[in-house]
Amino acid sequence: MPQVILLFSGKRKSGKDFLTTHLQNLLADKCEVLKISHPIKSHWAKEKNLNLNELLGDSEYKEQYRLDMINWSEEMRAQDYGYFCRIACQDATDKPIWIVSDIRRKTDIKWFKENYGNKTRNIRIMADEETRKKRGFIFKSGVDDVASECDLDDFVDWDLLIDNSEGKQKLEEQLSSIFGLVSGL
Ligand SMILES: Nc1ncnc2c1ncn2[C@@H]1O[C@H](COP(=O)(O)OP(=O)(O)OP(=O)(O)O)[C@@H](O)[C@H]1O
Repeated sequence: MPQVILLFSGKRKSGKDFLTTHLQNLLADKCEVLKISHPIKSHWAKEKNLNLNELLGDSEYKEQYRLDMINWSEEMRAQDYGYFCRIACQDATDKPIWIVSDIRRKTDIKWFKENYGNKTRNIRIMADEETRKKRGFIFKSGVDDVASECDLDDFVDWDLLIDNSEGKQKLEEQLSSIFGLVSGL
């Protein structure tokens, strides 16, 4: 059982993978990184005979399938909002800190809270649009204007807000604010 679960969310190209990878390098064997999108992608790869590693990586390849994966996963979530969260947790190893790097829905946060109580910490990564564009963001209808991208826009119960816009918080500052949430472990 983990002692703390860090739930990271943020819009496309806000820096979720970037920050959680740095965090993982520092926490090393104390942590496990979980991705809710992992079970979605492995199902999709099997079904469509696609390369799972390419889908999991930060490449143009995954962008080609993003819309289809969103639509299919929405259908699954409508039946059972914890479906992908549950599989991601079942596959995770027993480490004191879990990092979930791709929280997208209020129901994702709800599911973790229901199942792990006060172990969860809600972290929002923000970056202004100009920065996100420089880092590869191109607005896509059906992707950026639907619930999987926007559901948490009006969520307010964050334990930590991180500004990952260019020229704002330094990486060390961002990481130490996250460490503040796991201190004592
Ligand atoms: N603070 C930063 N300084 C420099 N480059 C950054 C920073 N944050 C993110 N990047 C770069 O911006 C790009 C997008 O970041 P990243 O892949 O982490 O975003 P993401 O939120 O995981 O996006 P997606 O939702 O599309 O997977 C990457 O190439 C990453 O290396």
